[in-house]
Amino acid sequence: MATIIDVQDVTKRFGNVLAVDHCSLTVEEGSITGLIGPNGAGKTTLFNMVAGTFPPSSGRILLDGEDVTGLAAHELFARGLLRTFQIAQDFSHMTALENLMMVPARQSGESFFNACFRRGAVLAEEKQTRSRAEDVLDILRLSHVKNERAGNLSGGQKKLLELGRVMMADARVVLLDEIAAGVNRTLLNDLAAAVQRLNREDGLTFFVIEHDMDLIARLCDPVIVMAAGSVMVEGPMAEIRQNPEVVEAYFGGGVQAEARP
Ligand SMILES: Nc1ncnc2c1ncn2[C@@H]1O[C@H](COP(=O)(O)OP(=O)(O)OP(=O)(O)O)[C@@H](O)[C@H]1O
Repeated sequence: MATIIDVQDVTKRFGNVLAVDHCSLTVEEGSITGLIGPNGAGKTTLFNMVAGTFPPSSGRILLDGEDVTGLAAHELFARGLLRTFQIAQDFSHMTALENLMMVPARQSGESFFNACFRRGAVLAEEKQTRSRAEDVLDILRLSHVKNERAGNLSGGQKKLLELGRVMMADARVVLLDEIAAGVNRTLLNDLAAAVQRLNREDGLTFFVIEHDMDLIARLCDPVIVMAAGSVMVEGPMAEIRQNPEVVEAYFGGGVQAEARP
């Protein structure tokens, strides 16, 4: 397996706070890699740097072996890296179907030249995009809400729609932030199944922050544990759960329960 994300000795300071401290980790292509750790361990800060929200204070981040340190989110998107779940407010007034149809990055309809001179081709492309978006909604069992505004969907449906955007975008590596938060069990099963299908059938790589340990155990291998800004240990969830250092730092030395009650 090739390394797709390579975080090398990355540090992030916010004033006096050392949020990420000389952290190194890799995500292998084709994996669903979990990132867990106690509150304040630095997971979100690390994600923000990998996704191009802000640059590290020091260290390097490689994507496919190429130095992408400090590149903006849209530049990373052009290289196939996408972060969810953050349905942009701008899109919340649009329907589920329209949200998906917006995704293909450079639709010919957006070009003035194409709009004027290749109207037939543009219309054909739009039809194709619509049909693809409808297929995606069908796969995600969202067809019944296709004409509903994204802003009116439930938390879980919004997350499914975000996965739909991933499917439309032809992303290669996807950063997922807390799939389970605020999602009911049925939709969570749909979400987990969609992630697994995208991973297995389309070869997508996922890098997942999650507090739901059962979901992590079900979806992720390997699991990386962060504590105090750097990696404590990495391995399959079954091993992680048994690691005394992890049990002490993460589960508070008690029963192996959820990180958050
Ligand atoms: N913008 C910021 N300014 C100042 N301190 C910050 C900022 N962002 C994060 N921190 C601090 O950096 C540390 C790591 O925070 P981070 O949110 O990355 O942890 P986390 O592992 O994602 O935690 P959680 O599981 O609670 O989301 C914390 O001490 C946090 O208070």
